[in-house]
Amino acid sequence: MESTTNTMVNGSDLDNNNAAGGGGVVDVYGEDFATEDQLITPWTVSVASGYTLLRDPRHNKGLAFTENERDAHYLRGLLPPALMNQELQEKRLMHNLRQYKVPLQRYVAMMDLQERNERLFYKLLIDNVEELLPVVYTPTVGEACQKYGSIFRRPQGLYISLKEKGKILEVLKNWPERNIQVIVVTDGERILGLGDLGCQGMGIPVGKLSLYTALGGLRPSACLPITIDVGTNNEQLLNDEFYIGLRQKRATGQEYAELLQEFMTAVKQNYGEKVLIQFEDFANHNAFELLSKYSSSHLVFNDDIQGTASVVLAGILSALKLVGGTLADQTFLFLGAGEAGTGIAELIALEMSKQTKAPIEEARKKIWLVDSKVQQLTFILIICLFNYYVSVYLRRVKTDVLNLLQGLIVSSRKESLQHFKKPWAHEHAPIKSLLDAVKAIKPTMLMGTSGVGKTFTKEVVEAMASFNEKPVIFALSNPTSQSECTAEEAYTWSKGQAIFASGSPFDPVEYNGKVFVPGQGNNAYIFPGLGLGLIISGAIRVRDEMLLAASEALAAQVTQEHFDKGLIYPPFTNIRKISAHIAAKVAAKAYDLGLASRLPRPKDLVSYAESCMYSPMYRSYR
Ligand SMILES: NC(=O)C1=CN([C@@H]2O[C@H](COP(=O)(O)OP(=O)(O)OC[C@H]3O[C@@H](n4cnc5c(N)ncnc54)[C@H](OP(=O)(O)O)[C@@H]3O)[C@@H](O)[C@H]2O)C=CC1
Ligand SMILES: CC(=O)C(=O)O
Ligand SMILES: [Mg+2]
Repeated sequence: MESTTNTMVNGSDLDNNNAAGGGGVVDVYGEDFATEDQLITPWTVSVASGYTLLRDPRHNKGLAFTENERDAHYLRGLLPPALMNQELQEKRLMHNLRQYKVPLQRYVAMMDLQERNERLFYKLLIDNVEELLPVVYTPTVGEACQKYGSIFRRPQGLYISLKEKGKILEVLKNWPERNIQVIVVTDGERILGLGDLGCQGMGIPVGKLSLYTALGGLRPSACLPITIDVGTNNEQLLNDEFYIGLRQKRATGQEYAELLQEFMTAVKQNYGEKVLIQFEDFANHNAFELLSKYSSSHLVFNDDIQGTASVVLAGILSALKLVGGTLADQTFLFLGAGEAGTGIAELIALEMSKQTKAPIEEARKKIWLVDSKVQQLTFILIICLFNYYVSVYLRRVKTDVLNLLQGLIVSSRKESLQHFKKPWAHEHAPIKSLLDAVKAIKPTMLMGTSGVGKTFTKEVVEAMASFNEKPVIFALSNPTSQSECTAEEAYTWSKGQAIFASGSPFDPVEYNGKVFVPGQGNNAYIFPGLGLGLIISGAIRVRDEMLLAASEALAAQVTQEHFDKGLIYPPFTNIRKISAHIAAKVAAKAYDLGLASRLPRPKDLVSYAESCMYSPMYRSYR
C-alpha cells in the first residue's frame, strides 16, 4: 500500500537522505537525526478504504470493485449496485469520449480520468493509442497549454518557481512519491512551436510522462512532471486573469542559472544518481547549455535535440529502403537550425561517419541548414539600404549587413552565428530564401524544423519533386498548425512522389486513386523506449551511441509489409513491443560502454524489458 502522506521533514540539516541511522536503514524522513527541539512530521502509512479509496486515483476501480472488495473496504452504499469490469468501463468511456467533437473537451475528459482512475486511463491509452495520442499529446496538448489557466482543475506535477529558490529540496519532498525514476522538466519557454507559454507549459511534462507509462511501461508513480517557473515574456499571458504562473518577465543570466543549478543538485540529492531527467521544450539559448553542463554529472537528455534526432534518423534509415542508395549518397536541407534541426543534423552526420568511416566534418558537408535571420533582418536591410544612399558610413558596412541577412547558413556568416550553428557554416554563396536554397543545394531530403507553418510552399515541394524521383519531405514542427506543410500538400504538390512524415499526425491521403499513409516523425517513438532502457540497465549517463542504437532499433521494426504500404515508421499500435526493442538496444549499449549499474546483465534484454513494463490491469484487493 502506498502512502499518500506528506513526507516533508522540517529542518534542512535533515535533508541528506543518504544519512543512515537506526541500524543502517536510510533515515528518509529525518526522524533519527532530529534533536528533541526540532519538529518532525508524524507520518504514517494507512490503508485507503471507503470513500478515500474511491477518491484515490491509483487504487480506484469504480464499478469494478467486486462484492467481496465492497465488503472488505467499506464501499457498501458508496457505489451503485451494478458491477462493471474494466473492459466494459473502457468501452463506455471510449463511447463517451467519441461524443465530444471538440478535441480540447476530449483532452479535459482524459485528464479527469487520469485524476480519477489511473489504471483505466492507461488502459484506454494503451489499447487505443492511435486514437488517443493526438488527444493527450500533439496536437491537442498544444491547445491545452495555451488555455491551461482556463481549463485548470486539479494541479498535476510539481511547480518550482523563483519563489521556491533556496527551498527546492523541500519542495521535492512535498511530492508524495519517493521512488522517482524519470522527471520531465520544462521552463515553458518554447512549447512545441507555440513559443513562450510560461507556467502553462506543464501540459507537456504531464503528457510526455503519460507516454512514458503507456508507450514505455514505466510505472506512473515513478514519473514526475516538473515545471520551472521563472516568469514569462508572453504579454498575453501576463495580462490573462486566469494565468497560473508568476506574473513577471523571465529571469535570465545568473538568476536563472542558479535556480537550475539548485534544482539539478536537489534532484540528485533526493532521488540519487540514476533518476533520468528529460529536458523538454526549453528555448535553445538555454537548452544546449543545460545539456552540455549537466550531461557529465547527471543522467540527462534533451528530448528536442536528442530524442528528435533519433526518431528522424530512424525515419531516414527506413526511407532509404524506398529511395535507394546509402545515407552518404543523400544531401540534406533543413528549414530551422535550432534544437531539432541541428540535433538531427549532428546525429545524421554521426551515423554517416560511422557508416563511411570518414571524419564527421566530411559528413557534415552533406547537410545544409536555413535559419530565420533573413526574415528578422529584412527590416534592418531596408533601413540600411535607405541610409546607404545618404550615409557614407553605412556604405562601409553594407557588405557586412548583406552577409548577415542570408538564410542559408554559410561560412561568411560564421562569426555572427550561435555556437550550435557554426559546424554547419559551409562554403557557399549567400542565399536568401528556402526556395532558392532548394534549387541551389538540390537536397534529396528536406526537413522542416522551423516551428513555422506553411513554409514548405507549393514551389518548394515542386522543386523537390523536379530533381528527385522520391523526394523525402519531413514537416516536423508541432502542433499541426505549425507543420511546414500538410500531408495532402506534400503528396499532391509532388504528384504522389513524396515520402512524407510529420511531427503531428495527419490522416492518410488519397491521390490519383492511391492511398498514401504519412509517417509520424515524433520523438514519442523514442523517449519511452530510450528511458526504459536507461532505467532497466541502471545507466548513469546518456551517450550518442545510445541514440544511434535507438534509431537503428526503431528502423529495424519497419517490416517489408510496412514498406509495401509506403510506411517508414511502424504503426503506433505496436509501440510497447517497439519500445521494448529500443530499450534492449539502449540497455545493451549502456552495458557495452560500462555505464550500466544494474548487474548482472540480463541475458535476453528484450524479454527483460517487457517483463519490467507496467500493466494497467486492475489488481484484486484482499
Ligand atoms: N517532431 C518532433 O518530434 C519534434 C518537433 N519539434 C518541433 O520543431 C520546431 C522547432 O523546435 P526547436 O528546434 O526546438 O526550436 P528552435 O527555436 O530551437 O529553432 C527554430 C529554428 O527555426 C528557425 N526559424 C524560425 N522561423 C523561421 C522561418 N520563418 N524561416 C526559416 N527559419 C526559421 C529559427 O531561426 P533563428 O535561429 O534564426 O531564430 C531556428 O533556427 C517546433 O515546432 C517543435 O514543435 C521539436 C522537437 C521534436
Ligand atoms: C514533440 C516535441 O517534443 C516538440 O514538438 O517539442
Ligand atoms: Mg518537445
